[in-house]
Amino acid sequence: MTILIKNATVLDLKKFAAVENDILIEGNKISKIGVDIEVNEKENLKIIDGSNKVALPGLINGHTHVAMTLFRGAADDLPLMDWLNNVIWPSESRLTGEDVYWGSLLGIVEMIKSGTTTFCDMYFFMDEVAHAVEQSGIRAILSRGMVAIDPANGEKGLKESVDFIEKWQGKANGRITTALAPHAPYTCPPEFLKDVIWEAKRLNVPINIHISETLDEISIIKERYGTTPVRHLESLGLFEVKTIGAHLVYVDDEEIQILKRYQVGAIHNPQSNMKLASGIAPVAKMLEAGVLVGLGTDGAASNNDLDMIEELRTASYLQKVSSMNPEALNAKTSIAMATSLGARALGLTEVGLLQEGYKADIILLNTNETNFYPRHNIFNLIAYSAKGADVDTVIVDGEVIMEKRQLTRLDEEKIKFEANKRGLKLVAG
Ligand SMILES: CSC[C@H]1O[C@@H](n2cnc3c(O)ncnc32)[C@H](O)[C@@H]1O
Ligand SMILES: [Zn+2]
Repeated sequence: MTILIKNATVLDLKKFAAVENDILIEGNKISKIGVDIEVNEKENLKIIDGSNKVALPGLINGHTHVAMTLFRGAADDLPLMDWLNNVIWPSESRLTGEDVYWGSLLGIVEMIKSGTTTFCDMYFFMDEVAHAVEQSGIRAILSRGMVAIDPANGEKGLKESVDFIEKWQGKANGRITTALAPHAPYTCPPEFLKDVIWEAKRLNVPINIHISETLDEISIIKERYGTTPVRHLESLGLFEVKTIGAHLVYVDDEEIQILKRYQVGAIHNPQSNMKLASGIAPVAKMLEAGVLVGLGTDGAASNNDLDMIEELRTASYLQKVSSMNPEALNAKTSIAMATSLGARALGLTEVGLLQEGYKADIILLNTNETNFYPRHNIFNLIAYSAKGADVDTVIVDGEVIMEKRQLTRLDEEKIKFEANKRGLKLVAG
């Protein structure tokens, strides 16, 4: 299929410019961006009217647990450790693969409808998540989460993770890639983490892990190992493998240099950090130091939605208010964190920019709503005025998966029905 988007306002996130242009998509790639593109092929050509639309790279949700949509609204107003130990983990112990499949689809629908084209996930029953990704047309890095407080659990998790990677790496025309996901330094002892590092090197996959999320975690790691989470993981050699670190709320200047040196992808989750009262990550400092900082929603039970447009706005506001500096984390930077910089944080090439030769992961926002007038500055409008519901069209890997807000592959009503039924049952116990 060839797709021609005519006369859209196209965001160039390398030059931070917006130019009225056409975009030609051939196969799964952007083949040309320019004015008045002529296409000889008339068969199999889809033309999309881009007038009153802004085209930007699909948004990248760098950290989530997508099936946790099932627990949305079930456990609110709690700190992390209480939330995990007393509500979430007991409910998750009742999960079945089918629950995870429907919960994942619910989250994927929500992400597509708010402009996300790639997400990075850590959860259980990952075969079911992979099936949901395959069917929906979205792109994802998938990892089976491993908790190794009980060593037998860790061993089982690692074996299942390796099987999962061998089965799914590169599947769905390359839309699915995989990672190893030890949950966190406080749930995975050093010997276990060493095994994970060894496997990650052998399989050539990244490690996806929560790091330095709360003050409780800092105390636990200090008490057990006499150091901080980042230093602890560095000493184990974890960062020798491409690492995607979620949260990184509590990091000092020296740790920021460690993250920079190893090109750790630091995924900032501002809404989850605010809601669980975990703290405020030093994002402006990390960016200034050259750390690859992406953005994530975390799961829908601690956010409580999967809307990356909201997330990028929150990231910006949080840095401004915490530093009492309105210039902190400006519009262009927050958009980059949700796209081009987010891709680099995850180690993804060929996505995150609208550029010839890149994968055709593109979203069109409808700019004909009142919140986009007057058109002073499109970057400011996207960062501070846009809503998830402004996303009109979503293209992933050269395929339109939402057009005029209608999903092309998924039955939204059926998904809402199934996920509601299963979510209520799981939490009731
Ligand atoms: C082992 S699969 C992932 C595991 O992580 C839990 N989780 C969800 N949100 C967070 C968070 O912010 N910090 C730590 N752990 C989190 C989720 O419930 C799964 O059990
Ligand atoms: Zn998380």
